[in-house]
Amino acid sequence: MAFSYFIIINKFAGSGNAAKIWPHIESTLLEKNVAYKMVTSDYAGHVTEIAKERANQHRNDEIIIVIGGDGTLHEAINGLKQSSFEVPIAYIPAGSGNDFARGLGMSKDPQTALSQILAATKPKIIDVGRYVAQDSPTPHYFVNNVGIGFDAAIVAYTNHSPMKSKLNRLHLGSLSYLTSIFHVMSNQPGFKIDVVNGQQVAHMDNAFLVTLSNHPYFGGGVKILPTAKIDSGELELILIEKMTWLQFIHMYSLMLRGKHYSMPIVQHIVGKNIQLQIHSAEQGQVDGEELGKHAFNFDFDVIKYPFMIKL
Ligand SMILES: Nc1ncnc2c1ncn2[C@@H]1O[C@H](COP(=O)(O)OP(=O)(O)OP(=O)(O)O)[C@@H](O)[C@H]1O
Repeated sequence: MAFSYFIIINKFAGSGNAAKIWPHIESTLLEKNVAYKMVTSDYAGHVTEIAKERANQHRNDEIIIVIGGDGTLHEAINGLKQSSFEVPIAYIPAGSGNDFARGLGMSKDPQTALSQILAATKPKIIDVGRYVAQDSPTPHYFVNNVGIGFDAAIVAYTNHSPMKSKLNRLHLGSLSYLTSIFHVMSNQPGFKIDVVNGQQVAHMDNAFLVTLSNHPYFGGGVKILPTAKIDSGELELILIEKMTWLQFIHMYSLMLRGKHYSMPIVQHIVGKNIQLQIHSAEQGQVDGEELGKHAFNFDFDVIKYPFMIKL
């Protein structure tokens, strides 16, 4: 079956990487005589609007391809879920972290990713995380993770640091993350969290990192939840207590071998429906986008979504 492709590009993703790869993608599409239409996003939030509007047109045999980073894919999924039809999505990674591509096991090389998309004749059904805040009935969706505490504070600190754009211009983006890790490790206190997972109840008095994920990776390739699978129908949650630097280094070295669940400061929870309650004001992030600093009372579960890829 010949599909046509509607391509949404966030040219700013990956510090301009998405814009750089497009001419190469375009020449492959022209060479292979593939039917496509391309649009670029003009502002943050635009990808959600474009994806929703296009899906609502309900064109037969059309696939929506997103070119950008995890944040761009996040926006597109949320737009598609707001539409009245389930249009299959595909993705060419061009961001800086690209954790979704890692988690799915697809190529991070744009041309190979394009070949994997064009070779797909039917969608792979993957999990997408869903959450509802108790004070608002609107569901939100995530492809990677939701984090409260450490990872979210790093996202917020990095985004608001005046150093970020200077370092990005010098292609030293990783340095701004390192600076943020030092800042957050030194300044963020622990907080109380309650978790309900079906019949299981968990609690931590001095939580520092709370990450609920759809697959193993966060932070640009860190295997925080090595047991998580993108099509398991379940989410995995890791809670880590406030750590000393020594514990942090020890945990990181265990994490490299996938052995950190065994540490007494770590709790690992797997479930289909997970509720998180944090009463103090903490930073939150979803797929690397800021959720702000506030209390959290979120219910999580998983939905299935068609994703065009031949692995
Ligand atoms: N035209 C635009 N102008 C400004 N921001 C945009 C535009 N289009 C999309 N965005 C925003 O850009 C943000 C960053 O994009 P994205 O996360 O995809 O790239 P990245 O941060 O480089 O990649 P990754 O998350 O994989 O590290 C997204 O939050 C999205 O809302």
